[in-house]
Amino acid sequence: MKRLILASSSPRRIEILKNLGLEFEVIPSNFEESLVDDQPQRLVCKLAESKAKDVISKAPSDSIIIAADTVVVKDKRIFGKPKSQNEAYEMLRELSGSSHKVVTGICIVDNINELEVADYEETTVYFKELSDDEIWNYIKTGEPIDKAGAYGIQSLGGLFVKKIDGCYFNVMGLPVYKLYTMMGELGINILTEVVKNGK
Ligand SMILES: Cc1cn([C@H]2C[C@H](O)[C@@H](COP(=O)(O)OP(=O)(O)OP(=O)(O)O)O2)c(=O)[nH]c1=O
Repeated sequence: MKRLILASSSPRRIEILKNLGLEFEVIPSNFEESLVDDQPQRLVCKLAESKAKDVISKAPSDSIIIAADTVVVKDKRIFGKPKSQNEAYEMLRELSGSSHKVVTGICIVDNINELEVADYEETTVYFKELSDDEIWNYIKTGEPIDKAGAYGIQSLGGLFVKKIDGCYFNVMGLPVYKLYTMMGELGINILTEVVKNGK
């Protein structure tokens, strides 16, 4: 396969891709994200596409570039990463005792063949009722600050999740089934690649 580039600084995305056994390089994008007023599904695809395009010029010419963007959607409101502890509190208060959607957009660019695919995945997450004490104690751990919706299902935030409907990896920021399907559309079979590399 051509060189695989992950256009992300997210430790979760790096971990998920590593766990698949794929060989890849990380080139984070410097694209400045902003949550413009848009439909969430379209927004995450656009943001993922902008991240991937930002990395094209920094990547070798024979690269496959993967980028993603994750948001939390509650009653038509879109939550990205909180900018302060107070904003994290507001987000978690909103998510308490109800369900919300986590939407991740993925964009994959095949540099050499000038091909691009973009798509999204959605997961519904059901939160327990949270007391103010729980929310502030959680914020004190520092976990919410770099995560969409101010929680991480893979760590302490998992304590608040009663159940999910959909892909778990999508909530963490990189839905692997979707990635497998989209890479397939570009003629790349992740499983075959990993076996070929002797993993
Ligand atoms: C909801 C949720 C989000 N997240 C994370 C995944 C993403 O890293 C982050 C959403 O922010 P993103 O803007 O999607 O990604 P990022 O800024 O962390 O990284 P990059 O743009 O370089 O790819 O929230 C979790 O880790 N667990 C969760 O349960």
